Amino acid sequence: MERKSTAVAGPVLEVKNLSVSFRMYDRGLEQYDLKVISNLNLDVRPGEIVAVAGSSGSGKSLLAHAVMGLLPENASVEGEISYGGKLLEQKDMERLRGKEFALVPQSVTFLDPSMKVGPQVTGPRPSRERRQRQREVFDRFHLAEAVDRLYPFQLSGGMARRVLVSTAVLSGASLILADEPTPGMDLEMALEALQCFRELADEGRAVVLITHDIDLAFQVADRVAVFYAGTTVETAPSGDFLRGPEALRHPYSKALWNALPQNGFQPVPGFQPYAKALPKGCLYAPRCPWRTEECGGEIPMRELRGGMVRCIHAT
Ligand SMILES: Nc1ncnc2c1ncn2[C@@H]1O[C@H](COP(=O)(O)OP(=O)(O)OP(=O)(O)O)[C@@H](O)[C@H]1O
Ligand code: NI
Repeated sequence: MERKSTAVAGPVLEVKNLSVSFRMYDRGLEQYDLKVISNLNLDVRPGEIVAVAGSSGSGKSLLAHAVMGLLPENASVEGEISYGGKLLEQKDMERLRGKEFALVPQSVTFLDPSMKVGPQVTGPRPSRERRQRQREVFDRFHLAEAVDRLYPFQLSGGMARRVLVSTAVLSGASLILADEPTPGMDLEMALEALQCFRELADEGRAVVLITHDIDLAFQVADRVAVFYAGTTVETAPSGDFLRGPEALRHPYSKALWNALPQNGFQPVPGFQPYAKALPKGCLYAPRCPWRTEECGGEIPMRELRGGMVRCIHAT
């Protein structure tokens, strides 16, 4: 797939040391805070696609929701989220949402069930031009004219996802957060969707692409961020993922690579720790072949070979 990165300017989105906790209630109304994201870092520049990889529960969707200001009431957030160099507060996120920021949500239930697809995507009383643009984008995703008049419940899962991707493509937003945009799509449609994100980036927008289809993502993304148990363990140019484990930095990224079907499907032994029982220091230590006593201390993110890694042993 063709890629022409135009990433030069400073980051559009910069997430620094983000933590997200949920206030939870135990039996007997006892309260506690469950910290599900800690020390998460991510930045995206105009013209860039940054893919976010990591297993289920590693904090990918929560990151997207935090940036969009969509976290539930019982969530508390620490750290910094900046947009174009300006620190964002909840009210800024609400103002920018749907205008400057577009989310392709992971769940198709984000579609308004009471509104037909066409008006839902174009907005009320669209201009002729907007209607035309919508038709172009829908054609691209093989969504026939008749789809405009359907309600969301009449769509298949894959169609609903194509509608969600079309909405983001049409939004004109400069930051697009796509949370698992491709499941339920056949390979041709998935590639079309990724190509669309590539074009949006090439027009100068910034795209965060959260995905389990990491081998597809590597082909369109400029960089990959690897999440583990709610933290960023590595960010690397996607070329490093194409080259293989020697080019990667963190032991978890290497293990993730080895777990890909085309690389032999070798599973990583052990489990990602649950937020209620996180180890001290490096969150990957319990599964790590390189673990030493020092891994129990604080592990900062550091630069290494043109990427970033949160591991004291990585070389
Ligand atoms: N409202 C909530 N209250 C409590 N815990 C939550 C809440 N929402 C998410 N979590 C927890 O936060 C962690 C991260 O969730 P998140 O949805 O970001 O994972 P993910 O990486 O997107 O996973 P997946 O790949 O399955 O979509 C999970 O352990 C999840 O159980
Ligand atoms: Ni998710």
